[in-house]
Amino acid sequence: MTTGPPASRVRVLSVAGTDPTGGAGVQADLKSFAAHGAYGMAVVTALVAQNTHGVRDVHVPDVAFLRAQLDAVGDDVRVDAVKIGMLATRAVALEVGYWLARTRPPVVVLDPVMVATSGDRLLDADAEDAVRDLVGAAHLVTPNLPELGVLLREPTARTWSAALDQARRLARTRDVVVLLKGGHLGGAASPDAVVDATTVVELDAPRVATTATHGTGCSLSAAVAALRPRRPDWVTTVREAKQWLTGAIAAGEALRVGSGRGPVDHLHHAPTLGARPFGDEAWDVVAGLRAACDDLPFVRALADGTLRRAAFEAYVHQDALYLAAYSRVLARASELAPTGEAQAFWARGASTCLDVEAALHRDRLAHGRYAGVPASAVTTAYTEHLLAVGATGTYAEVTAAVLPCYRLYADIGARILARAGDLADHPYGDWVATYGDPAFAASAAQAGALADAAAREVGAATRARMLAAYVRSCEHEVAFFDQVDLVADVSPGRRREAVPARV
Ligand SMILES: Nc1ncnc2c1ncn2[C@@H]1O[C@H](COP(=O)(O)OP(=O)(O)OP(=O)(O)O)[C@@H](O)[C@H]1O
Ligand SMILES: Cc1ncc(CO)c(N)n1
Repeated sequence: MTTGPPASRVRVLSVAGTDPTGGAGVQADLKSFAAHGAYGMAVVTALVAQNTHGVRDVHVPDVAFLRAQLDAVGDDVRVDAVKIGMLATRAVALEVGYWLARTRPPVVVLDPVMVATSGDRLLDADAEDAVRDLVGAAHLVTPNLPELGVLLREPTARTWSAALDQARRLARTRDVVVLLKGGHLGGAASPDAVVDATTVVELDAPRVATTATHGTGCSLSAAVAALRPRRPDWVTTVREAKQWLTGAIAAGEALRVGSGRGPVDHLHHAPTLGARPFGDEAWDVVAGLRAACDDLPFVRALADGTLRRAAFEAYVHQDALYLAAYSRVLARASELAPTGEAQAFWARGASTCLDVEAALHRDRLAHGRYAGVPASAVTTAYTEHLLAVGATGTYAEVTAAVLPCYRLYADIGARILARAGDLADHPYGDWVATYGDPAFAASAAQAGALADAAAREVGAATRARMLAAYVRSCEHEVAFFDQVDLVADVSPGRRREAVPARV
């Protein structure tokens, strides 16, 4: 048994049968545990050949092997909660009862599984007594209407109020809390109730019109077991689990698993799990803009060195004005950063773009031809976009907005460098060397990794805003290169100033 600091996650064990299609039993329980942030474990009581249409065969291993599995877990791991599902036979139910008596786990949830959603029996008729006995070892028991009747040796209740009355009697006589499930009621609602000896709390939920109800009982009882150790009471726990289950049922059909009664989507509340890294997805989304960038006359002429010096200087001047604002937005990313490492990275970026890149501009614009020329409309639009995201966006959105400047320049710089080979004779070799430098590529990769990390922490809506900010920045990057007049000997700022004189 491990000791030491408290566990980071609830350690929860499923003792249940299997479903190779993953909708019910052990497989569903493990997904449900993970969906609630718990560390899941499982001991298999019975191997069930079943799918969304029904049960084909059941194989129950010898109970000595069940005991070996239970002891393997119990001898080694401190178990915070146990969920008990399909028990198959009287011998299995008795064996699980012995283990519970020996180990006394702090939370025991018993789902008295008797008949599958498909109508197939999952418990031998002569095992019902043993399951009735197990109720005494459980803290919460989660029967559907027919199972409640069997536990009380009474006919199935025909109305909700009759079922509540049965649940109250079970709670009183067996000193157990009952989660009564109304899935089998029919009608517009699918109410459940948490019933103890003195109180009944009804939890209403709309009935979802769907075929995705395979394993709902397993998934709910597993969720309750996973949550209970860190919730104050059963009602709070069940309310949270049921709300999650209703969403999981609604999202089930979209999984497209099987042609019968399909499973629920245990991970419906975490839609970004398994999503591609943000930077990779965004890079693909802007493939068209990247191609447009490569095709710009300015970028082509810069790459092959035929760009006129005045045009390059006009660009460098606007870029210096841009970088002053960009630095402030990088500083904002630093201010919002969730870790010291990220904070330091963005702060270094804010400083570097003022230092190193300003040096490029100083060397190029030493004659001061552009001193006093204001930011162009295009430059201003880009900086205002970045500053707006910095002012109103979350950290994740800020990382997305500043990323294209790193990624596009590292990409263009590396490709021009590879094509040019020796920069000695390249008229813009200093620019190409700055952005083609592997150290700049490394910074771009780190900026991307930080945006990826930020994206993993946010929901779908914020991720969509991240993508929008990223795409908008890329559009501004294309316009930024394209603003330069390749022929006239004036900067974009001067051109704008000249307009009123001609009118
Ligand atoms: N169509 C539905 N819409 C919303 N909730 C439902 C629906 N069907 C079942 N539920 C809910 O799912 C949970 C399981 O209920 P149900 O009465 O079906 O248990 P069960 O018969 O043990 O489940 P299983 O189908 O796994 O055997 C309950 O919270 C119930 O209210
Ligand atoms: C293994 C297993 N447990 C429970 C159920 C009830 O849905 C099922 N179909 N299969």
